[in-house]
Amino acid sequence: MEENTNVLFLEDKFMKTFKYYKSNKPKPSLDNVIQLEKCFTDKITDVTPESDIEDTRAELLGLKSLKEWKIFSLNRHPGLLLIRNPFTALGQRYWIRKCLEEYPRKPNKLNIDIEMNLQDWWEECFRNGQCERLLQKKLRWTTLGYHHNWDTKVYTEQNRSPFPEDLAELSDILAKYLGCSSFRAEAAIVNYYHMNSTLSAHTDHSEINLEAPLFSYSFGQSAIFLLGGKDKSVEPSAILINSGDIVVMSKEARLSYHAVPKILPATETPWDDLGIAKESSKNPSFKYISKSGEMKSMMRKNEDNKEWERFKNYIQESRINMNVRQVLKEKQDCISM
Ligand SMILES: O=C(O)CCC(=O)C(=O)O
Ligand SMILES: [Fe+2]
Repeated sequence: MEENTNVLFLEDKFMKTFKYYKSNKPKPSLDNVIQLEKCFTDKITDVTPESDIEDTRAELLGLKSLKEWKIFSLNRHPGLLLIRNPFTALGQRYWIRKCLEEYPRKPNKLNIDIEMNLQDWWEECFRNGQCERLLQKKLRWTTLGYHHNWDTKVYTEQNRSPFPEDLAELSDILAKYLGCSSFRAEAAIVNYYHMNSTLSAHTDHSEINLEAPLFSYSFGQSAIFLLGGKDKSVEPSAILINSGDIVVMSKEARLSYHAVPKILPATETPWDDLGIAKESSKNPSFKYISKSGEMKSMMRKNEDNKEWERFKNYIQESRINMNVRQVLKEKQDCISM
């Protein structure tokens, strides 16, 4: 009984911090926001493994050599890992374009489905030759693979589409690097944020497998990401997430409360900085991608600034987050009713 009363009166520290960072007037101070680019040695630890292991698939999926990756853990939050942008500029362009041009196509599900039935949202946005900004701004999420059911929070076989091969491959490279080689990408939410968008406090607990990590890839404008604990009485840490950064929620942090109270203009635009790309000589064997030849041309297509322009215009004032999960247990192959 006593315990219950205590719980009732626990302060919602998460909400307090959320409101602080969400505020426009006054603007929040960023002094306590953890930034990977700056020296926050009391709050983060460099846990980059000392290994020379390469993955020949990395380059074709838009990733830098694994030897160049930098990975950090948060001292207050065991299980939370931050990988500082491991993507090449061309890689950033590839994933941004995928999230706009391809992933919102049917049979994938979109938040706007309840309002209108669009086969191809991106194409529809440019149907009259010019950009339909209102329609463009309406897209807030797309779901892939096992579709997240926002009402029941239950995944079912009936509510499932093929998971994109390229995103499964990307997540497989990451999982292998982190030593969780049994990881399978089976569901994803792609979130689209505009400069005034927020995502409120929640935990992701609908997956049957809660031991598998969750991979969160961000592109475009920056965000303040809040990470708390098992309940909202834990004061969250605030982390600045920049384009290309990957957040891994594993172990204790897998079920922690988190939120995005603020989108901030990016101070750097790594998708712009194309160097002179040399033709890749690698011909890796893929685990999920069936048409490996197409992968090369899809990646290089975005070197053409004219091809890239529409996507560039979108990402200049938006943030995209691909939130990838494993749904099933390691030896499970479907959800039985
Ligand atoms: O946008 C983000 O960084 C987080 C998204 C998220 O938490 C989710 O999709 O569950
Ligand atoms: Fe989440």
